[in-house]
Amino acid sequence: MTPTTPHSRTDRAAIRTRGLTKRYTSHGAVVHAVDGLDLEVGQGELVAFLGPNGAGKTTTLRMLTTLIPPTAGSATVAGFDVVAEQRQVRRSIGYVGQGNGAGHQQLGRDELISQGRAYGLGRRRAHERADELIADLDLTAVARRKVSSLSGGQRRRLDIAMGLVHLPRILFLDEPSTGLDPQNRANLQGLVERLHAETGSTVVLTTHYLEEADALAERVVVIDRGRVIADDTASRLKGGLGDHVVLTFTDADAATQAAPRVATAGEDAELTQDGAVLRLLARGAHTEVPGLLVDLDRQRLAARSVEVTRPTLDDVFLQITGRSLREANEETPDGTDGPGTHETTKDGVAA
Ligand SMILES: Nc1ncnc2c1ncn2[C@@H]1O[C@H](COP(=O)(O)OP(=O)(O)OP(=O)(O)O)[C@@H](O)[C@H]1O
Repeated sequence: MTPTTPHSRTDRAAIRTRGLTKRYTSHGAVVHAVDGLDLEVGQGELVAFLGPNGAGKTTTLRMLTTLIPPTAGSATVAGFDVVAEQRQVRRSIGYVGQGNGAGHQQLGRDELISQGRAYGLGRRRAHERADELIADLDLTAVARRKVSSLSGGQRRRLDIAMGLVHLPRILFLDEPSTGLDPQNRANLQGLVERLHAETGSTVVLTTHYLEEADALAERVVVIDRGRVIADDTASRLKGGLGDHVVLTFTDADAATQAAPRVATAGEDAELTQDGAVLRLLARGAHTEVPGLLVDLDRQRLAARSVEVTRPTLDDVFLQITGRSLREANEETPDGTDGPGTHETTKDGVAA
């Protein structure tokens, strides 16, 4: 894959925000779309913003990509201020928004060339760059078809190629896999991983798919109601919660005898017994289950069945917010687009 513009991996942050805020007024009510976001993303990181509908992910991305101005706070991207140095920010980034309007009559390759030209590449270079991307992103089948005739998955791959035309150092992808079937979603995730691994670019993507954040990102920034509520690797976020282990024995007596040994598995164990069934909740218990089973076997207390359930990012979200991400996705966001909606200026007056 073609490397992006070389950049040194210094400790300078690719993205830095301080109190980044976006407020809207909608039907007379103030909506805190983004509410004082403090964030630092290092160069070369692959970060997912995970949060339910209306959490403020898109609004954050739109501020970072200079599409909308913050109401308050500040942000730099590639070292440039998103308000005072918009042009430099735009030159350093690629942005793939949610669903670029369909209906283009251009061929895929021509669309890439036009994009290159729009970013200031000369004719020859724009053609070369289009061909590099077509080869790199397996777009050969797409290159000679009209954009309007492409499938959702093909269109998203072309969108990503469009975001990469000018070799950006930082790539923003807003819900890249929304609306794709599982197969295309998996393909797209593979593409993003490959792109990141081979070019070393910083990639920031938003998603409300738990599995996607879990599988893809090195770091997950969980956003809810415009605020960062958790920020770590997926495994550390989940590791803070307990594993559930359910052991079923032949009878209640066997379960009672096994209980003292079972209670030693994992950290901060909570054990309950329900007849022949023991339920354990303990951090890191999954790694101790094999040894536990061997010991119980030695004591002639072999369990008849064992079920281990590891926490998901949804459990993390539930623990912090008291509601599950899936439920939160079904909530109506507290603001709407459309008539009656205004941006709120710095002093809180509707613009
Ligand atoms: N132009 C606008 N006017 C008024 N409110 C807005 C506007 N844009 C966004 N909002 C509100 O700001 C909040 C955050 O929206 P945003 O689109 O950033 O969320 P999101 O996390 O990207 O959600 P989704 O996953 O559904 O795209 C929501 O309550 C939304 O209704």
